[in-house]
Amino acid sequence: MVRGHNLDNRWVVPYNPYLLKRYNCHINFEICSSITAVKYLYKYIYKGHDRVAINIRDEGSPSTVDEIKNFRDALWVSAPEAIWRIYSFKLSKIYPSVVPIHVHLPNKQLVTYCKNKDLRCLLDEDNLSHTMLTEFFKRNLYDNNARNMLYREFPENYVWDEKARHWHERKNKRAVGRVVAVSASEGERYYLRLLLSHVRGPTSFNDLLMVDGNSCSSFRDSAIKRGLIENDNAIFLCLQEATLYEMPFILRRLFATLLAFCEPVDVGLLWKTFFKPMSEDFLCHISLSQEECVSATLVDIKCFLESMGKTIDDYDLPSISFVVNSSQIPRDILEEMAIITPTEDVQSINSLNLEQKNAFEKIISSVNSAKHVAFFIDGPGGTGKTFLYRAILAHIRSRKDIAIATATSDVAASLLPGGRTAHSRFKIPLEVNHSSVCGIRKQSGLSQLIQLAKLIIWDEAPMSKRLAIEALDRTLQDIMENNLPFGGKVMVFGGDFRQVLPVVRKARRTQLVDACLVRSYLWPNMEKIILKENMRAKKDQDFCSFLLQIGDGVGSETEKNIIQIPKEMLVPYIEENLSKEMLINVIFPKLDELSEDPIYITERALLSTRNSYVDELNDTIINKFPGIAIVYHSFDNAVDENNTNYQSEILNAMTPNGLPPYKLILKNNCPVMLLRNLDPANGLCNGTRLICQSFQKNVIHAKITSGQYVGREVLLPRIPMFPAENDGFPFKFKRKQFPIRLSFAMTINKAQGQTIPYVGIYLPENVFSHGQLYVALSRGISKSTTKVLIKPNSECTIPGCTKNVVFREIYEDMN
Ligand SMILES: Nc1ncnc2c1ncn2[C@@H]1O[C@H](COP(=O)(O)OP(=O)(O)OP(=O)(O)O)[C@@H](O)[C@H]1O
Repeated sequence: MVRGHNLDNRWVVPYNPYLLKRYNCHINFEICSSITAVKYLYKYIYKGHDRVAINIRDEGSPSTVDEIKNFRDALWVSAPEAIWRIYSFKLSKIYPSVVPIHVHLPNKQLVTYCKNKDLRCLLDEDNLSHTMLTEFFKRNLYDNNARNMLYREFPENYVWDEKARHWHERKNKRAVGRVVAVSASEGERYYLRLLLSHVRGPTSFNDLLMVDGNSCSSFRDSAIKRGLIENDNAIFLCLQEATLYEMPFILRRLFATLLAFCEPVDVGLLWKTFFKPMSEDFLCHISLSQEECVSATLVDIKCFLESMGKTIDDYDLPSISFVVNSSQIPRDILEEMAIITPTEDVQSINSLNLEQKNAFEKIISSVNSAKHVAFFIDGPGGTGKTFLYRAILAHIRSRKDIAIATATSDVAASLLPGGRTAHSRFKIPLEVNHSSVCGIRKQSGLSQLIQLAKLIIWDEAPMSKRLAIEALDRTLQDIMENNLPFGGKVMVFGGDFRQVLPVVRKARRTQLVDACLVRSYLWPNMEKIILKENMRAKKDQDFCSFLLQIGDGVGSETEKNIIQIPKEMLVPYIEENLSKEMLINVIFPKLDELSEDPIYITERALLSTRNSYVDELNDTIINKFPGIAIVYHSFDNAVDENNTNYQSEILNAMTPNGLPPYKLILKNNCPVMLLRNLDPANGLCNGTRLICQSFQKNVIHAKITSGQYVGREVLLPRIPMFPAENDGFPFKFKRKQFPIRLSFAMTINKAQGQTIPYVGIYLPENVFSHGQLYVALSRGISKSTTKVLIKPNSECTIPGCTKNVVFREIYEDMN
């Protein structure tokens, strides 16, 4: 109570007494975290000087003050200025001085002189032409130490003497350099600044113009040749480089990818130029006429475009004169009928273990008797769920019946022949609620396909929100025109609740659990089939029971979720870098000798909790990996900014979730992971693993090493990418880069569903979500080939102990 008023938190304005005293003004205190800080710090400071709205008027005249306008005019002065002051103050605490360094074009030095000075004398003053930049060049000619630095790093080690106009070595006081901003509209000066931000130790302007022994005509040209800015011709060059591989089929897919993702301006010209290399396989066919070759090439491109969600009619391409398929059967059904069943899947029916066999027979007998049952196959990681689905699919499809295969994630879907994500297959809306339905029209081909299907499989169902599965239930009832669960279809859901649960942003534990399938009205009516025998780690029963303990969270309640990892699996923590090196050496031994062996590379991976740890590990391993490093820089822009105030180095320094890095360093035979769904129906989806085979400036030649398209060769172009909508970017950020990142190491979530015979788990922090530790450990096949490095922390002080997060209430709901 203050003076008769009841006050609470709402009456308290956060403030910082130190800043108030120092600046003697009113400053509200706010925590400005994440990327929003960049906007505040770098945008507003360019807006201009302090301004105050003043209105002078006669005392006698009527008042015509536009208060709103005045307020708006002066509004921005206070907040951004205060922020800039705080920022400068903070910076000055960390770095005693921030040195602005200048950039000028050759012979365009800025000269300041007294207005009474005789210009002839001025011209004789040689010193005046010496600038920070020219003296930087000169120093690089004889100083080995200087030659390792970028221009902006120079002030950290050298001090600019304004009087003598030269750099001398810095003795004390730390400082950082800030190259003054140059707008892209300034042309050559902008490109010069860009070159200075990337080229170490240049000795002259001419030196910056030299690329691969040739002198470029402009700084822009040099920046293009060094891959620092995009060539206007990038798409053309990409296709031109791709023709070197002489693989028409792969070239057609690349052509479709470029149309679908890169929005080329003149599609007609591209078609004319590259028709021949794209159709070489058809042209060699003696029986095909020129016109038929054109049609065959276009049909192939059309199919690729359709699987990428586009239609060929949207592009300026010739029309297909020879109709290859004139049947009335909808495309969805034709595609499904065309799925090739691998022979090993048919044979695998005979090698099912007892549990799998029982499950197989139960499901097939339901299909045969058209008895509407929804099964749930509950099996810990490695019990052969995928193996079983493949056997079921093979059996039904070999009878020429339709079985639809889906999974929650792209990677799991790519493990099933003809597999698609459930969201894309059933057109489930991204935002689902209690009354959502899928976007399938009743007269559509997809609706007919569903009516014909004998069975629908949905793998990794525990990773999906229950509302999505409920939306499918409602839709199937509508399509089948009945009130039976899932419209009376035989459904096979499967998965493992010990593994990662649905992603619900910023959700609390109760909300997360509530989003799970076990809380759905559908769950009690599902027939549960339990698989127990771990086929992945069959040879190490001890490891299997250890995994189950981790998955079930056994004993974790009494010990605050802290568990002990068996000694034989541990890499001792001595010191961070040393221990990391040990972990890398255990998982990737003899990297020098075996780097060219694709089996060696694909059988191994390191897993960690966050992208930042994964990036560090990848950087270390690619340095050790033999071969010449190829560096691809991305082209970054702030797309919707009216005043493009973001300097390129700020944009380049960001790596939002799911985007490749600015500086992608690759070597021949190194493993990478795809970051976008380029062509899921043909094995190129988010999470697909590949091995780099060779590199051109605008195209990368790689081979798929995971999923059902193992061994297929692909050509990857640079494509524009954007961060996820909910990533909290204050502006629209676009990065054009090859959609891949190194995959010596990956996040635990990305590894779900994969078998990794030699797996190293790096835990610099405790795991933080349900099932994370279990997913990581259950990728392995035995204790001796699964290694864990744990950095001790305040919660886990005993060496080899770490936290396990398990929401046990889910298991209670399951029963
Ligand atoms: N009956 C079987 N005979 C031989 N190998 C099998 C059998 N069942 C499964 N496997 C093998 O065991 C490994 C794990 O199987 P699979 O990937 O199907 O398990 P999963 O339950 O889907 O695992 P996760 O939940 O981790 O995705 C695979 O290498 C698979 O080929």
